[in-house]
Amino acid sequence: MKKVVTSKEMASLDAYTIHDVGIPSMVLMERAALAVAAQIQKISADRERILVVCGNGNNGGDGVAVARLLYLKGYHVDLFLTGNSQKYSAQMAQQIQIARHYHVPEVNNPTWHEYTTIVDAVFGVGLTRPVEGRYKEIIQRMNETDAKKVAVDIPSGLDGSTGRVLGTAFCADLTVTFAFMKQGMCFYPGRSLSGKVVVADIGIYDYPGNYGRPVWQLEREDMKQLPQRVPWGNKGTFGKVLLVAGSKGMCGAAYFAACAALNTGAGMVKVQTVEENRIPLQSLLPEAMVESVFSEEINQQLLSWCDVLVIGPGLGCQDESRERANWFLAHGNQAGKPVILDADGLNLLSMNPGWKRYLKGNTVLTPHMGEMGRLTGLSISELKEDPVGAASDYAKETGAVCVLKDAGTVTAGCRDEIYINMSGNAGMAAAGSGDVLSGMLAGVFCMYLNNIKVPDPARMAALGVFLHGLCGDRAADAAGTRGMNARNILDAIPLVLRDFETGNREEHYGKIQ
Ligand SMILES: NC(=O)C1=CN([C@@H]2O[C@H](COP(=O)(O)OP(=O)(O)OC[C@H]3O[C@@H](n4cnc5c(N)ncnc54)[C@H](O)[C@@H]3O)[C@@H](O)[C@H]2O)[C@@H](O)CC1
Ligand SMILES: Nc1ncnc2c1ncn2[C@@H]1O[C@H](COP(=O)(O)OP(=O)(O)O)[C@@H](O)[C@H]1O
Ligand SMILES: [K+]
Repeated sequence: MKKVVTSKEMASLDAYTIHDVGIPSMVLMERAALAVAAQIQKISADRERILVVCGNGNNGGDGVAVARLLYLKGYHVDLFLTGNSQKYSAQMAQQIQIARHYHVPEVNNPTWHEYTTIVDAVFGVGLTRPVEGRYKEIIQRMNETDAKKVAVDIPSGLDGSTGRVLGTAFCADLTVTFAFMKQGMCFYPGRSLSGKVVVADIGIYDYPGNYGRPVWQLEREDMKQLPQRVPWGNKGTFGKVLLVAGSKGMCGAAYFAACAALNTGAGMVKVQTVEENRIPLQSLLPEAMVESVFSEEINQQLLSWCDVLVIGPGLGCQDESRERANWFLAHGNQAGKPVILDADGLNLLSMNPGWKRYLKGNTVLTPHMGEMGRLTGLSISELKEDPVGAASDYAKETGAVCVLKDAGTVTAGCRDEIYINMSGNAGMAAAGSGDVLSGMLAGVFCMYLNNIKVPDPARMAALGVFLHGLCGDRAADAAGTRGMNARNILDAIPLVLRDFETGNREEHYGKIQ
């Protein structure tokens, strides 16, 4: 897992390291510059012409140090100091003195097309307002060149917390960021503007008592946390999922969620749906059982049978659907069973706010931005301004886990950690992908039924979201982002999960002679 910080948190970590730990600012800056120079050396041949464009603050100071290090290694480097010398930070002024000592060449009016690499050190995490005037023009000129583009810490003009562009922003091929991944580089457009991101250790670490809730980005390595399938298990052991899903004319969503739960490893799946869906569902997915009677007695049997519930895919919002969702949500949570509430289950929740009393720590809500807007009354642009805040506030308000789905899905429980998801791709913005996610989340909860150590529900949900994105990426490899659909994601689930079990099987089952 990689820790993700906002600009404000990064500034406080910098200050703590300098003032409380006692590492001088110039030492951190030298380490930062060494890390950037090393990455530039990796991508640059000897004959490269490098222009380092610097602002007034410490980001500019990093840039001046990068120029000096590369110049002393024999690269053809020019420095372009864009700011007003009266406004230089103390470190920036000191770096210029050092660079001038070594006669690092400076230009005032660069001939942009001559350079093969442009290094952006205009603004870092200290950007406080929209970029305008001369700075805006310079950043635009940098973007117009054909040179390779490297950003120091963060592309200039990018809001390090939201990922929004403030006025204009540098468009990097590579960003070397310091100490921690920046939140603004996880969300679009910041994520596209950052290019490839390298997180460099420069001697700034987290400290005990750091304010706020930690935000994490999961990585492939973290999938090793998923429990292995126990060798002594049977279909009952691996989890029974009940889906309250599908309505008249809406059978597909129930199919996607049910199939996703089975493909993720659930032992048995039953779908509580309307009679019209029985034949299509059983033809599409003979592995699943179908129940269309809605009575207190049958409902009780279904509830005591299952380990995990999914309520909502294709459910509709009519009276009959509301009754089904209401019964299973209220009784499911009373019975202490994990509930994944998705799609129309969420729309019904927004129409019946009194249902919030049924939500618990093991309820997972999976709204996309539109559904979240209906749940909270916030506009989509307000939600996009601060998705981490929105998911974490709603989780705190409801006591449930909130999975706020988007290109960078945010998962938050009512306490502890928050996760920003970076797997997946735009091919997943297609009908049915969300239904697949709800089934997969149920499948991931089932994986932990036989485990002694069960993580926080928010962690389990975040692992499911990350896995869903990896399956989306595998689907895009097979069918491309335009042609792929929810079925490609379903097909990818076993393949992706297999990658994480190969090598561990012998350990669990004993060596086959
Ligand atoms: N504190 C430290 O010692 C360290 C800082 N580091 C670097 O320093 C950066 C942060 O430095 P600073 O806090 O000095 O901030 P920046 O260098 O990111 O930018 C702040 C400067 O830009 C000006 N500014 C902000 N928004 C502007 C706008 N829209 N138009 C015009 N001017 C604007 C400010 O007035 C200030 O002069 C990091 O991103 C990183 O690159 C690293 O060297 C690691 C150590
Ligand atoms: N550009 C994208 N990058 C990564 N993931 C995406 C992108 N667009 C959509 N997704 C993911 O695809 C899923 C879409 O879910 P949802 O909007 O509920 O679709 P549906 O209701 O049609 O099933 C979510 O998990 C979302 O995070
Ligand atoms: K920068």
